[in-house]
Amino acid sequence: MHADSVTHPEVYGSERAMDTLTKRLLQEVNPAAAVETKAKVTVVGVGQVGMACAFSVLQLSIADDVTLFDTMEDKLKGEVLDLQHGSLFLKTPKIRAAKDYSETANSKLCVITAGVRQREGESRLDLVNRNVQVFKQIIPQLAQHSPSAVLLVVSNPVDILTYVAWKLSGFPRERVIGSGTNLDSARFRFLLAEKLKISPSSVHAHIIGEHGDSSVAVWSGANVAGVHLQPLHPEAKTKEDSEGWLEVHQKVVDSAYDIIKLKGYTSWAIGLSVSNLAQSILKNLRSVQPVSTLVQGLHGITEEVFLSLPCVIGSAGVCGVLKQPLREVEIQRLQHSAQTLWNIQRKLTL
Ligand SMILES: NC(=O)c1ccc[n+]([C@@H]2O[C@H](COP(=O)([O-])OP(=O)(O)OC[C@H]3O[C@@H](n4cnc5c(N)ncnc54)[C@H](O)[C@@H]3O)[C@@H](O)[C@H]2O)c1
Ligand SMILES: C[C@H](O)C(=O)O
Repeated sequence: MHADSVTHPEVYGSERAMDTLTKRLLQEVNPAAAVETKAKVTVVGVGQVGMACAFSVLQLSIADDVTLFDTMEDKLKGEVLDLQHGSLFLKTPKIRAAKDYSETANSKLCVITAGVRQREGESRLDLVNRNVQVFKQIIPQLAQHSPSAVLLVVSNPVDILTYVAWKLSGFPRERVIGSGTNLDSARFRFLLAEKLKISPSSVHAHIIGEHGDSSVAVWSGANVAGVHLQPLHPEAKTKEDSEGWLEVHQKVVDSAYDIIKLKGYTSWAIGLSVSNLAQSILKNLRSVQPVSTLVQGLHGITEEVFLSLPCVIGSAGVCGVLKQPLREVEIQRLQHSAQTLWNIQRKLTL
């Protein structure tokens, strides 16, 4: 049976009147009382990444409303029904599909995962023109219906699209964030942790700059319990790196290409990374995480570009950017990242 012939009123946002059986079961106390939604999260795009984000947000029980939107109506309905059937095991009372953007209204957080993804051999930057067109359809609508929301951009190339979302929304810079190298840093910490045989949560290390090929590993700051790793392995600087520590960053850069070759897309780790950021925003945790933000004026960067630096994340979005001491070579690499993005960005017509 085609999905069009199946009616599922519960998939969409409208409330239904109380039926007779329910009236016989329950004496309503104050049916007219307004219920305020405090933490509404909209996810645009219900592909592999959007669904991993939605699922991770639901698992954290941080939202009271998760609304999904996609242009593929049947897929949207199917995904929402599937999630709703897990409601018994969740603590998010409202999981809905939005028929149009008006039903995303008053979101506290909008996560944008819509658009095309890399095919094998393509870089993230190759996606830019196609996904800018997609953003032109999405961002003005989200901004109109949720003018106070934080926009969290995930679609690639995430740094450039965060800039595009900032321009198209007219939002202040702090409320437009790219998931950026939060994921790359998680990969870095996992790979270091495997070598050190300790938990990733005990390894403190950041990847900054572009989420992609020109990302920068901040080896100068990598530490475990305040003990810096670099002085313990000075050979790495001279490239006599027989233990393969410097290769760890290259493995981070190759991660997405490797996974795309194996399964066609990446999803679970980005979903977890996004829900972690969503938690900091919705609960105003002010946790420090690397995300893509406007970096003009920082570390000698003069271009109007978004790149990842460690930021304080709270309900207002980016509440602060860490003044991270970097080595000269790290600053040069960051500036190279900025130049790479600017060369593409300056050709865009928005
Ligand atoms: N930032 C990161 O760390 C990271 C990680 C993984 C993937 N990504 C990116 O996320 C994006 C999505 O990847 P995916 O694997 O989910 O792709 P996918 O093809 O599985 O899903 C994309 C979804 O976007 C929807 N869509 C397209 N145009 C739309 C529009 N105008 N409005 C609403 N929905 C629309 C499609 O219908 C589809 O359901 C890609 O750009 C990918 O590169 C980013
Ligand atoms: C493809 C995506 O950007 C990732 O790094 O997983």
